[in-house]
Formats: sequence, C-alpha cells, structure tokens
Amino acid sequence: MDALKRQAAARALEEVRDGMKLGLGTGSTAKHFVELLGDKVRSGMKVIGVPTSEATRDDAIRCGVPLTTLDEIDHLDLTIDGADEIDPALNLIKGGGGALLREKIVAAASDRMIVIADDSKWVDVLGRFPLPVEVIPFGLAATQAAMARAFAEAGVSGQMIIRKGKDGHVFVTDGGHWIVDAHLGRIGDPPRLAGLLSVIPGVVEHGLFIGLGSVAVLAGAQGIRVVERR
Ligand SMILES: O=C[C@H](O)[C@H](O)[C@H](O)COP(=O)(O)O
Repeated sequence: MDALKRQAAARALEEVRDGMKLGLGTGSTAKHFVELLGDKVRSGMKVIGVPTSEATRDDAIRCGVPLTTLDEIDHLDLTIDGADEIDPALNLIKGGGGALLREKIVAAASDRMIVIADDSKWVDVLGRFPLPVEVIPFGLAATQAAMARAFAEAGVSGQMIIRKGKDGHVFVTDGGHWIVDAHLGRIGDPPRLAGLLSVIPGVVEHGLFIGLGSVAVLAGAQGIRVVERR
C-alpha cells in the first residue's frame, strides 16, 4: 500500500514546474510527495510550499522544501494532497488525520488540486469513511443537535463520535478545535450535506471537499489511473 501511495505521489510530481507555488497536503500519501519534492529541490528545482499542517511543515523543513504562508502570498498554483475517499465526481472526504481545515483553505486558494491516493480510496458513494467535522468545543451538544438535523435533511443518519487521540484524550486540531466523526455509511448528495453543515455556527469546517479536486491520481496493482473532474 505504501508503495502505491509513493507511485501516486511520483506521478503528481510530474505536474510540478519550476517556479510554482504549491499547497502541501497532509497524511501518509502527501508525506511521500513532500519527500520526493525535496529530492527535486535538492537537484535545483525552485518551488515554494504552503504546508497544510504542523506535521507537514516539519516534514517539508526536514526535506529542504522552502516554505511560505497564505499570509505572505494569497494564491497558489497547485495543491497536492491525499484523501480518505474519492467519488467519481471527485468529491472527497478528507480529515482522517485532522488537517481538513487548513487543507481546505489551501486547496481553495489553489488553481488546481491533484488528489493522490492508492485506489482503495476510490468509492462509488462517499460515506463509508466516517465524515470528520471540525467543531468549536463551546456548545458541543447544541452543535451536534444541529448536525443531526442537517443529516436528517440530507437523508443520512449515524453515530457521531468525538475523536480521541492515541493518548485517549480528546484530539485537538492544529487550529485548537475538536473533531466529530460522523458514521453516515452512505452520503447520497454530498454537495447538499456540505451546504447544510457549513451554515451551523459551531461547525468550523467539514471534511466534504466539493468541486476542489481537479484531478485524482490513483495507484493500483494494474498501474496508475488519472481521473479528471468533468
Ligand atoms: O487530515 C488528513 C488528510 O485529509 C489526509 O489527506 C487524509 O486523511 C488521507 O491520508 P492518508 O494519505 O494517510 O490516507
């Protein structure tokens, strides 16, 4: 699986040109990309990256990739990031690693987003992977009740679980928020659910990426498949 992730990352690297401003994703697949990009930088390629998490910032520094922020620049040419699920419309579920907020800000500031993954992430319908929703701890019960109403309106339902870290304590995102993982099973209309979740005051952001992925690079046993958003 790890070899497939690296193959997808290597294929995406072919799209990177000298001088590009890049969004650097988070997770095990994006980490391969950062490492391979580091090799290119060492051989003379000039790029600058905006990391989508503290973990990716550390990786990029380790690999020698020059960094900036979206305070210093307001626009990126290309973001390369992983995903937890990808559907045929290139709607995504992201946030399994808890980085969805910065990932979405960075993807939205980019001309293009290439999603890199092993082909196990490709699904007909999103939702088997629990949907991460980043929330403000204040008023959590009220926010969860509003989320349940949004789910009902979008025709889905399921358990909501506050994410815990490996240490057993509540997982806290880079932005200081919590994550509620919603086990919905099958999300029939992702854009509708995304819209309903976005207007809940206690929801900072959710892991549905709609219309952001431009291309998916999927590595499988049969080779690499590149899918463009129609
Ligand atoms: O918050 C984490 C990100 O959305 C990741 O890109 C996503 O979870 C995929 O990670 P991985 O490449 O490790 O499967």
